[in-house]
Amino acid sequence: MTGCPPTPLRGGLHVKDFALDHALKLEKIVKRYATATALGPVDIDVQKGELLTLLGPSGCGKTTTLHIIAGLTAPTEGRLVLGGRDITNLAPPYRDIGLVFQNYALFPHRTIAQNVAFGLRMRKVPKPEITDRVRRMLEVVGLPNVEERYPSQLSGGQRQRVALARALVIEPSILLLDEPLSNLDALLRKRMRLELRDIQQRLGITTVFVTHDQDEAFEMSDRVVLMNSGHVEQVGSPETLYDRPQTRFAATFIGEASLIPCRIAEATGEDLLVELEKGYKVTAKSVRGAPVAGSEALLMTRPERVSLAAPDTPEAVPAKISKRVFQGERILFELETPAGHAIQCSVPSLENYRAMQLGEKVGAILRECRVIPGA
Ligand SMILES: Nc1ncnc2c1ncn2[C@@H]1O[C@H](COP(=O)(O)OP(=O)(O)OP(=O)(O)O)[C@@H](O)[C@H]1O
Repeated sequence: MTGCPPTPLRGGLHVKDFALDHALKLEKIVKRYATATALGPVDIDVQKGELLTLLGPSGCGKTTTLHIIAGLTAPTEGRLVLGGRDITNLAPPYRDIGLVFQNYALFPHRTIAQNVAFGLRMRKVPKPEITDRVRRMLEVVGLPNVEERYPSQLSGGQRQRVALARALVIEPSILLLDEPLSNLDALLRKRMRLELRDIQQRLGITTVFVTHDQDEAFEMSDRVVLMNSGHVEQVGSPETLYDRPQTRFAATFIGEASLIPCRIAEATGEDLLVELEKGYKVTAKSVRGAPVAGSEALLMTRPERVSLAAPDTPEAVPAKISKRVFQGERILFELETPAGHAIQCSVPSLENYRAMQLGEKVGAILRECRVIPGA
């Protein structure tokens, strides 16, 4: 979670200058259209000062959720509570929310200063105060001295920072970011991720971020809400989602996972011994609770936790190399077990691995495996 800023913000602002830092609750929110239910019911708690990301495949309901928070879409059922206040039926301008879209949505014929000042003018803030707040906010986003330029005279990254300044200048209770980086090239996108996160943490502003990009979600978020077909599949820190996916969907959507059917041979709390095909045994941890010995489950491995050994290594599962993808820094092998299950294995791009050929017999050592019970 975020705390006090280590240093004052650029532009002379401090966290205390912001009336930010509000918690948001979505309670049993449902959105139904004539033909189908797009969302819900979903319950999501956004904690004070955190950056919470809605992540999931196309059509899972991320944008619908964000638009409901912003007041651009009315929920069919449920309640929205911001800072203890029910805002379900409040019109968007009264919600005290800053919104940044992927296409910047700047006014092309207005200067940067006029663009950033927009929300303050709507709120009838006195002119000298507007000038001062716009200048300070442009400094916060790292764009001093661009007040008199027009959007076309800025780069994509700079425009997105102006859009962020425009959303933040009204000192909203909550900031909503709808795929704000997706129009930027890959390099700039990576840089902007860090910048955005830095500004968010230093302001301590409660933020909901929408993306379908898992790397972006992991690098930026305190917590991630993984969505699937209009429902919340799992909520947790990036580490929790990666290490303890609760379902097959979560395991495969987050990172690379190989899933192998298995049977629980022994269970001592969450420490398990599982049996794969042909009697091969592997130690693993359960992602939740202690499954019953004898029950069916799924063993999950991550490519960086599989290492290659000689085929007759005692603790290794025998396999043969069925695919080899050279990735520069690393080589990704797909290994096929005798029963035909695929195991992904990622190794550093060293000479001994480069020499390995398709069809070659190897032993796969599976480390830090997880078991998804009943999946
Ligand atoms: N106006 C509408 N009428 C009917 N169905 C809609 C409408 N708007 C959205 N939907 C449906 O609601 C579901 C959720 O859509 P939503 O835009 O929230 O998904 P998303 O996760 O943001 O997807 P993407 O990443 O592609 O933007 C989809 O199945 C979509 O087709």
